[in-house]
Amino acid sequence: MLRIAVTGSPGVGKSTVVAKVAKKLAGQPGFKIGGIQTAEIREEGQREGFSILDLATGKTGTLSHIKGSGPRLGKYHVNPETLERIGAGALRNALSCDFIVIDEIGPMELISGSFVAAVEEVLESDKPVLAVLHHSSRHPLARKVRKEFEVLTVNVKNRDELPEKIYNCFASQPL
Ligand SMILES: Nc1ncnc2c1ncn2[C@@H]1O[C@H](COP(=O)(O)OP(=O)(O)OP(=O)(O)O)[C@@H](O)[C@H]1O
Repeated sequence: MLRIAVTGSPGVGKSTVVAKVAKKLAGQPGFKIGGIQTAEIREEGQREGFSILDLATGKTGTLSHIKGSGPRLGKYHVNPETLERIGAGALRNALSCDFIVIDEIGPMELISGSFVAAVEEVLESDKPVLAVLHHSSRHPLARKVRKEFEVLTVNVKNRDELPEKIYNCFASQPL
């Protein structure tokens, strides 16, 4: 089963690549996409945190924010309750979908044991997966993904052509 992870420098466009592939795959009638997508929360042009979206249900929540109370990672407070309810919940539901997106597997998400367990379940499934992999995470799960997935590095030169390339890889497989 095809598993692709995109990695690269912060802000280079990893989430955008994955979102473009997911959008194109979602355009196929009857094709169910599950998993999570993250997006920046911006206030007056400044990044204040990240939101998390369950791709199958449309449920969304605040994954992290500069004004939070959860465990701190850099300048953001991570919200473990949202990670568990929306993040891990979306991945468990995604096991009944045709295609699974995990944006992202990185230090913020791996704070939650239940999110880690949900990613492990996805890895053990027979579903095609497209993930964003944090460039330097040393977490055992990140190492596993680095070893088992085809890992593509996004840069400013290839970020416009990668979505089509990745889409074609998945489209040429029996999904
Ligand atoms: N192909 C592109 N052309 C122009 N701008 C882009 C492109 N891809 C992404 N961007 C812009 O770059 C910014 C970062 O994009 P994105 O969130 O996809 O990056 P990322 O690598 O996932 O970031 P992070 O490391 O913070 O998770 C966004 O403002 C986005 O609009």
